[in-house]
Amino acid sequence: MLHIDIDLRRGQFARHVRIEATQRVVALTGPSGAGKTSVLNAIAGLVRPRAGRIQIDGRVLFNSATRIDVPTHRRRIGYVFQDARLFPHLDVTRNLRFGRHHAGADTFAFEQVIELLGIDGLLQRRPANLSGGEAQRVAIGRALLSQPALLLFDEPLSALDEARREELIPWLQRVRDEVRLPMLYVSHTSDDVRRLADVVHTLD
Ligand SMILES: Nc1ncnc2c1ncn2[C@@H]1O[C@H](COP(=O)(O)OP(=O)(O)OP(=O)(O)O)[C@@H](O)[C@H]1O
Repeated sequence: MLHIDIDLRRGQFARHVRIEATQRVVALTGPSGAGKTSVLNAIAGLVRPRAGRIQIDGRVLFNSATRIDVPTHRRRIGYVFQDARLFPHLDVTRNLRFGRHHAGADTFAFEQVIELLGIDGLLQRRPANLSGGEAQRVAIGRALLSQPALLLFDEPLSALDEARREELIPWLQRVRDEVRLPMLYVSHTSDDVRRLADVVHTLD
């Protein structure tokens, strides 16, 4: 499902990353600075590897040998960050609709996504009036409404306190089980990884 074999370089940082996984939900762990975010950014097309190949679910996104480098907006990737990165001046409905792509039929419909994430009561609120966990659920909803073929999570729990983390994990499990998309989940901590991922890949 996930075939990554790339040479990454970011300033002084250089490393080779090889991840081969047939499982649908892959966790990526490793110490700070190991390159986890750089791998996600390479998959999303935000960082260009020096060389190599990225293939997900049979789709080649990058291959330096054949000069394939699919532009970010065509990669069909939903990206959820440590902080929700919602637009502060837009209410939840407009934040959700922002990422929506209009080409073709929607796999994930608006009503289905708000029901899945339990955010129907939040639609008129601005981000300043959401808890950290609620904001993350909206960010996941926005990612799904962009009609992705792959979900990337970069430490989505790390900005939350323990209680909010515990609240968000069941929603992440629900997304994992109901949308059935391939997922790559970066985390420092083993507890959420154990509860969410089918397989763990460690960058050390
Ligand atoms: N734009 C950049 N310019 C130069 N160096 C960079 C850039 N982005 C990242 N790096 C370096 O690349 C290395 C890997 O960073 P990256 O953020 O991918 O690691 P990480 O494993 O996600 O770390 P963390 O867990 O702390 O988020 C680090 O040494 C970092 O300083």
